[in-house]
Amino acid sequence: MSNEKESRMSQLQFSPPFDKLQSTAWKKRQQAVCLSHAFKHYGSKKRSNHVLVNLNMTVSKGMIYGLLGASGCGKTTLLSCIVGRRSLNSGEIWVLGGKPGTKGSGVPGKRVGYMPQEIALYGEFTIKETMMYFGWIFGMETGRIAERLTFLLNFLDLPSGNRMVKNLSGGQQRRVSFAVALLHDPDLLILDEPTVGVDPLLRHAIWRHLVRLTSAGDKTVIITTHYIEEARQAHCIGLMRGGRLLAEESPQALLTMYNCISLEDVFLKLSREQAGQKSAVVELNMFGGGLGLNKMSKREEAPYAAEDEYVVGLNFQVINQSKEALIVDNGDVSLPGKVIEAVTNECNDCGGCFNVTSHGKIKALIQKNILRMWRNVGVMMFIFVLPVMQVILFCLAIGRDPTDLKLAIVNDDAQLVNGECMFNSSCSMKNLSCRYLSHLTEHTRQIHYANLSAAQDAVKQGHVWGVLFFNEKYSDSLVARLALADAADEETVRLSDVQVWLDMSNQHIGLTLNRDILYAYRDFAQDLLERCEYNPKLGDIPIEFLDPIYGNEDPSFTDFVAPGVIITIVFFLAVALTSSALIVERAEGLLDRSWVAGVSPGELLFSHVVTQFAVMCGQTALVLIFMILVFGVENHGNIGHVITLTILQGLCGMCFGFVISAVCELERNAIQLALGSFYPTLLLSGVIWPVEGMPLFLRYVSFCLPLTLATNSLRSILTRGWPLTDSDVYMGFVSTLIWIAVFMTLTLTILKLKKN
Ligand SMILES: Nc1ncnc2c1ncn2[C@@H]1O[C@H](COP(=O)(O)OP(=O)(O)OP(=O)(O)O)[C@@H](O)[C@H]1O
Repeated sequence: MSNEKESRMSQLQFSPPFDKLQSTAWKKRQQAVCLSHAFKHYGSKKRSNHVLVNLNMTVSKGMIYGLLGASGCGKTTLLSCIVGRRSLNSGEIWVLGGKPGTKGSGVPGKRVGYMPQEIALYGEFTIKETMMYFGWIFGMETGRIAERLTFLLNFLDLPSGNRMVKNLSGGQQRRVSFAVALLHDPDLLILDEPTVGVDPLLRHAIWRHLVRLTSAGDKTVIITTHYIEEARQAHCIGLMRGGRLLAEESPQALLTMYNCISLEDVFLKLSREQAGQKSAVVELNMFGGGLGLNKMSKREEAPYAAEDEYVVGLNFQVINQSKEALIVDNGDVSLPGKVIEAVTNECNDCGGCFNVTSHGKIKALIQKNILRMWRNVGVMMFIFVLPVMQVILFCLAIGRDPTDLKLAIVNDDAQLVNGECMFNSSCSMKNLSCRYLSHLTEHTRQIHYANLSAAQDAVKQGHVWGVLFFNEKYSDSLVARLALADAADEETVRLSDVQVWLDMSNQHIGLTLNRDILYAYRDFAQDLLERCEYNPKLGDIPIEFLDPIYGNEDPSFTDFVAPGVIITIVFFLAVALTSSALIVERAEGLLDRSWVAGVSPGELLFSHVVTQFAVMCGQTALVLIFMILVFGVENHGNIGHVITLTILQGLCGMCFGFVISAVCELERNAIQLALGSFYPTLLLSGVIWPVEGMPLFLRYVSFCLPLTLATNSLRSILTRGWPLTDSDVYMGFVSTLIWIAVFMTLTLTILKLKKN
C-alpha cells in the first residue's frame, strides 16, 4: 500500500469522533452501497416468501463487487432494492450516500446504470434509437449520446447503429442492453448477469473494461454472474444463500480463509456450514464453469434469521478496512476507490442536482410511444382502420328496415291474370284485395298460394313470414261495411276483415310487417276515398300526428344508436390500446428499466396521455366524418360539443385502460378484463336500448357507468340540438371528467403501490 493511501486510511481510522450514531451513519454514507439488517419478503404476511433475511452488505466506492449465489437465492431482489425499484420491508439501505428513492439521491436515476436479466429493449428500435431514448431519459445531450454510441458500438463489437434490435442475435441484444447501462457513465453500475450468452473473448473485454472503469476509484460495479471463474476479477465477492450473505471478501481472501482452490468449493463449504453441517444437497452444475446451484432442498433454502451468525468477512467498513478486501488478483494491494469522500459531496447537500428535468424525459417517452406505434403495422391498422370499419359496418348493418320479406297471399277475392292481381285504380269497388295489396310492397315480396293450409305450412317451414287471407266476399263485404257503417251485421264485418297469421319469432321483422299491413290499409282506404271524391282523412284513425318537435316522423334506429356507438367505439378502442401498453412494457422488463432510469409513474402516464390524445383526435375525426358526413347521421347540435365530448370519452377509455394495465400483470388478464367490461357497459349504458326500459335498481347502476350520461348527452346534442347549458348535455361532460379523475387517481395509486 502506498504511503499516501496508508495515511488516508489512518486518517479515517482515527477520524474525529462524532457522536457514535452520527459516525455510523456517516460511515454508511461513504460506501457506494450499504445494507444493514435488510429484510424483504414477497406476498402477504401469512404466506410470505422471505427473500432477504437480515442481510448486511457493504460495497465500497471504486470496487467491483461480484454477487454470487444459487438461482432463486435473492440476487435480483437485492439488486432491485439497491436501484430503488423495490423497497425493503425493514432494515437500512444507503446507495451513493443517499437512500434510494429519496429526492435528489439520483437513485433511481442517472447515477445508476442498470442492466436487468431480461433483454429489456424495444425490439422495434434501432440500436441508435435505443441509445438516444435512454440517453434523453438520462438527460444527456444528443451529441454526447452519439459520441458514447460510437465508442460502445466499437467496444462491444456491435453491428451498425441502424440495425433493428429485434433483428440482432440474443448475444448482440444483451450487449446492447449492457451498452445502455454504460451509456451515461454512471457512478454505480448494477449488472444482472451481463455475460450470459457472450463469447469468452468479449467476456474478457467486458471485465477488462469494468476493471478500468473502477480503477479511478469513483465508479462502482455490482455484478451477478454464474461464471464463477470470471468473478475472480472482482475486488470483492458476496456469496449469497437463503437470502443472506454467507461471506463478503476478496476472492483471494476467501480461498485462503477456507483453504480451497476454487470459489465453488468455498461456496459449498459455506453452504454446508450454514446448513448446520447436515447433508447439504447441493448439486454443482459444472457446465461452462457455471455455479448452477439451483437444486437445493427446500430445507436448505429456508431463510436463517439468526443475527449475523454466518456472515464471514469484514464487511468493508471503511474505518476497519480489511486488508484482504483490498487484495486484487495479482496480489497487489489497492484501495477500493475513493475511501475518503468529503462530507460536502453528500448527495443531500447538492439538493436535487441529480434530477433530470421532466421535459427531456417526457420528450423521450413521447417519441418512444410514437415510434413504437408507427413501426407496428398492426397497431396502426388498429388505430385508424378499425374505427372506420366499425362505423361503416354499423351504418350498413344496423338500423335499416328489413326488406324483401316474403308474405304468403291467399286471395279468394280476385283471380290472378298472368300471375298479376289486377284492379282498377279509379273509383272502382272491384278486386279491392288487389288494390290493398298494391300498397303493401315497400318491404315485402308477395307470394300467392292456392289455399290457406299450403300458405300456413310455408310459414311453419320458415319459407314466408306470414299469411294474408282474403275470402271470396272480401270486396263486397268491405263496400257493405263502409256503406252501412254501424248498421253492418257481424257477418259482413267478419268477411270484410283481412285475416293475418304472422311468424312473430323475429320481433323486429314481425313488428315491421305488422306496421306495414296496418299502414297499407290506411293508404288503401285514403286512396279509394279520394278517387271516389270523399275526404281521404275519413280513412284514417281520428288522431293527427303533427310535425315532431325533435326528430322526424319516421325515426331511424340508426339515429338512436349512433351516439352510443360513437362513444363506445372511441372509448373501447382507447381501452384496448392502452390496457396492453404498460403490461407489454412491464412484461419485457422495459418498465423496470424506465423506473430505474428515473422515470416516474406520472411522467410515464403523461407521455402516454399525450400520445393517446393525438391518436384519439385522429380517431374521433374519422368516426365523426364517416358517421355524419358519409352516412348522414343527423346532427342538430354544436359540432364542437360533439367533438369535445367524443375526445373526452376517448380520454376516459384511455384512463380505464391505464387502470387495467396497472392492475393486471399479464396481457391475457388485461384482455379478459377489457372484454369482460365491454358487454356489461354496452348493455347497461342505454346504447342499444333506452335506460327507461330497465328495472329501477339497474337504472341507478346504469347512471353510475362512464358511458351512460355521455351517451345521453351526445344523443341530446345530435338529435335535439341542445346546448351545453342543458343539464342533459352538461351532465355528460361532468360525468366523463369525474371518471377521468377517478381512473387517473386509481392508476397512479396502483402504480405507486406496485413500484414500492
Ligand atoms: N415479484 C415477485 N413476487 C413474488 N416472488 C418473487 C418475485 N420476484 C422474485 N420472487 C421470488 O423471490 C425469490 C428470489 O428471486 P430472485 O429473482 O431475487 O432470485 P435470483 O437469485 O436473482 O435468481 P436467478 O439467479 O435465477 O436470477 C425466488 O424464490 C422468486 O420466486
